Amino acid sequence: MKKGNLIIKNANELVTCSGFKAKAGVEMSDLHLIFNGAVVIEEGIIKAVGATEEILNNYDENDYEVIDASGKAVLPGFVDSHTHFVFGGNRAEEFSWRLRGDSYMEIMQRGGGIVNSVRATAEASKEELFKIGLKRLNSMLSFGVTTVEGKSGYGLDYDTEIKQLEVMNELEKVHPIEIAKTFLGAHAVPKEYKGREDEFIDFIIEKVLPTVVERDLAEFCDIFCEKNVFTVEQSRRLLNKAKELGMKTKIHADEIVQLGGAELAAEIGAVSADHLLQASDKGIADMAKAKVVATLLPCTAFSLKEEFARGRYMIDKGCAVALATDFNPGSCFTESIPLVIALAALHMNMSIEEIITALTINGAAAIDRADKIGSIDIGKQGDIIILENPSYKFLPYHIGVSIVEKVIKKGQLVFDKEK
Ligand SMILES: N=CN[C@@H](CCC(=O)O)C(=O)O
Ligand SMILES: [Zn+2]
Repeated sequence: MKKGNLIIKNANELVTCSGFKAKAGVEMSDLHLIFNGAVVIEEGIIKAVGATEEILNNYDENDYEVIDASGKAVLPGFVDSHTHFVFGGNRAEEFSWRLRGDSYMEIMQRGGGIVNSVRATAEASKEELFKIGLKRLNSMLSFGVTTVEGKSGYGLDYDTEIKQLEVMNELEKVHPIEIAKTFLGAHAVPKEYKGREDEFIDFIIEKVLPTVVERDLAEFCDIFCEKNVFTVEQSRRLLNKAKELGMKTKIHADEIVQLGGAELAAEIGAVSADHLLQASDKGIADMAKAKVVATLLPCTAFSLKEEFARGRYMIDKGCAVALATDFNPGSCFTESIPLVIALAALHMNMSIEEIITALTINGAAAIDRADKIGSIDIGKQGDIIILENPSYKFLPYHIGVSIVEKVIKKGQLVFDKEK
């Protein structure tokens, strides 16, 4: 029996999320369900999907490892398409200040925030970052995440930015979770560049970006486009340069202030625009037209005590919405998929079908991998989760608790709650 040869049979609900590209608007509601379904995986790739009886007529169970999913729902693995999971130190003290009433931007303005994590990340050795990264990936896996996006951005200098990306590249070699790497060198303005933001963008473009591209350390380039951080013009300049060098782009857009980040994402053809708490109606319309995935991060809004992004409105206006954790040391220190689901369901008026689409096929689209992962379709990777309950409807119902029982990556069982 070859590695990654597996049959999952008798799934009460096989939630395929079938599709090879982002789903926009009403398309997000169709999960393409098969009752009493089965999946055949060979050498890590999905070979057949259908009703159990039909599948077992065509495939001999003796040639495969077999998981009986009777009484369980089976879904594609979750794709957490926006995180900053490799960093040193913590900002627990700052969190306590926020509980006292200080705002995220106030803390940043007085020299705390992201630059605090920058210091701790520079001080951490590669081995330390690797060790903590591994622990975080294990936690994500237990929530059913089979692919994660991870950003640099706690370096803001050559050595530490490269170190963060190298750590992610090394983590991927030893951990089942696949990592989409994003270069976020323009995440904050380092102290020595305050008031000289254009020069900092020049530094990123001239000194760091070329190495990232030459060594193929990241697939995406991202920037924190925000009042008192980087302007729309600075963001346009960096991202267009990254595109010229063959990278794909993302933007931290319209998070705190309505700056025009959503419009910029549409203009430059970014793969995704993320946060969007303050995105304008025009920005949303532009994104729908340009097919930019709107990646919403409800745990961040929750943690910052801000209004949630207008997910319902975006879907109604024809956007493809993805949901992600935004796991990071400052604005949102959680890798909890159950919390994302709870907030999207109870505070963003998204249906559970839309939420599942946002965490699977649209999450995959947000990292430009909808052709390989994000659904249970023939030819895609065998990345699958099995819930401990018979229906996907238990996901928002069991509030804040993970009901993922088994995780399968490329046809291999990599997490089992029962063991
Ligand atoms: N908003 C900017 N960047 C991160 C927060 C990073 C931090 O506070 O460390 C985010 O996506 O939420
Ligand atoms: Zn972020």
